[in-house]
Formats: sequence, C-alpha cells, structure tokens
Amino acid sequence: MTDAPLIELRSASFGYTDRKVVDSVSLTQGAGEVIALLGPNGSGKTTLVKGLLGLSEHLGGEVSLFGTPLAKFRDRPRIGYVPQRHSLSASVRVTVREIVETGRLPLRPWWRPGSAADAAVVDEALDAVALRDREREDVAALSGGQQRRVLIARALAAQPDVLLMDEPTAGVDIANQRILAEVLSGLADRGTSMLIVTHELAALSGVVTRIVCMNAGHVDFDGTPTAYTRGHEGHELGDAHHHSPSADERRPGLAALVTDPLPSREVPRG
Ligand SMILES: Nc1ncnc2c1ncn2[C@@H]1O[C@H](COP(=O)(O)OP(=O)(O)OP(=O)(O)O)[C@@H](O)[C@H]1O
Repeated sequence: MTDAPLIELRSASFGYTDRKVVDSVSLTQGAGEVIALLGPNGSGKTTLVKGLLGLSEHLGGEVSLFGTPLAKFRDRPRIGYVPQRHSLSASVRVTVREIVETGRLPLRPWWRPGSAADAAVVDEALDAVALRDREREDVAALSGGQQRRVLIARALAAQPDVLLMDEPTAGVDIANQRILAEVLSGLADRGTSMLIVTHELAALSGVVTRIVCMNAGHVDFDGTPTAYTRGHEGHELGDAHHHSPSADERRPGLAALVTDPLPSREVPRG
C-alpha cells in the first residue's frame, strides 16, 4: 500500500448534469481517520459521497482515490459504501448471509463459486456487526437497524480500505443506534477508515476522529471534535493539512458531545 491519502479533494466540485451542488471542496482523508460529515439537509453531503463513487458528476477540481485520479480509478472494491436508505426487499426471500456474500462478488470472476477464504471473510464481516447468530434468517425479518448492520457487513465483505456511510444511524431507534455505534467503534479500533455522513453526531461519540461540516455546498469547518465543540479552533479551510487526533485524543474530545450533543449545522465562521 502506498502512503497516498485514501481520499483527496482539491477545490473539487460535484453535481448533477449542469448543476453544481458541491462547490470547490478541499478535503484529505488519511488512513485510520474516521470523519463525520455534517451539515444541514441539502448541503451536498450525499452528493460528495456519491461523487467519490462515480454516482454524481465530477464537475471540477482534482479528486484522487488512493493516489489515482478519480477518472482513472478502477479499484472500486477498495471503497465500501453503505447507502443512505436501505433497499433490502421484503418481497424476495434472502438470508442475512446471502446478502453479505454479495459483497464478495466484485472480487472474483462471476463464474467462480465462493471459496473457503471467501466464506471466512463473510464470517468475519458478520462477526464485526454482531449478526453471525442471525446469518440464516430471512433479512426481511430483521429490524431497520439490524438491516443497516447487514449492509455494513456486505460492504466489509469486500475488505475495503475505506468505508463511506450515508446516515447509518438515521431512522434507527436509540437502542439500535447504540449497537450500531458499538459496531462502528469496533471497526475504528481495528483501524478501519470511515467517512460517515450523519445528523446524529452524539450517537457516534468515541468513534469520530475528525469533523467536516458542509454548508450550501462548501466546507465551513474541518477540525477535531474538540475544536468543533469549542466552535472556533481547527478552522483550516481549503488546507489539506489538518490536525488528526490520535486514538487517545478522540475519546475525551467526544465525551463532551455525549453530555452536550450539538446540532449539526451551527458552525461559527471565521
Ligand atoms: N439525482 C439528483 N439530481 C439532481 N439534483 C439532486 C440529485 N440528488 C440530489 N440533488 C440535489 O442536490 C442538493 C444536495 O443534495 P444532497 O442529497 O447531496 O444533500 P445532503 O446534504 O446529503 O442532504 P440530506 O442531509 O437531506 O441527506 C439538493 O438540492 C438536492 O435536491
């Protein structure tokens, strides 16, 4: 593996046909970072994540994934994606394990059946989301929060180098939010890099190492959780270099968020 950042945006813009939604955003994610991407509805968070996946249009600036320009990037399995709204159909009978196994498909020729190694990776992914004991169940029988974990396991089954998650805790009750946060915390402890779009920062306390806040297509805060709670420090816009807190640092900083959860939108400028 090279030392290139996992994700690097320099004045990058994304949108749809001729409409620019994300405008001139600069952002660099290094290995091991867990970034919460915050911002009001419509500020462009999903469009940014989709841009990295080639699902929204790259309209300007530079975007590199693992050191490769977006237009030339072909190693898609290195980027795991957990979409915003799950679409696990209730009309087709499919087990939890079968869904997670589909995460392995991009990694082998379509005609080759799964190997013992594939099965071991699927086991590990199911363990990571604490659903191994439910693997034979019909996925439609699971709650929304559990289905979200199935989708995280499916993404993990591809053994990605970074996981992009769009509102993993949205619409999930508090008890299941806690379980999901534990799952994400376990992944973070294992060094999994994540970019998590969320409106529920407090639910992710102890997981996030950095906060990036978008507003109307721009980044208006990029810094540590501690700086975010203070509201001013870490305001280094357009600067690829930022302070990445260590694992030791991230917990005390986020402890403040548990007692004093912040709304995701008010970030003082300047
Ligand atoms: N497929 C699309 N085609 C055209 N415009 C779109 C499309 N998807 C989103 N948009 C527009 O892009 C803007 C940003 O949407 P986006 O989903 O990126 O915001 P968001 O910050 O993720 O919002 P939320 O918090 O509500 O999920 C919105 O004005 C939206 O209407």
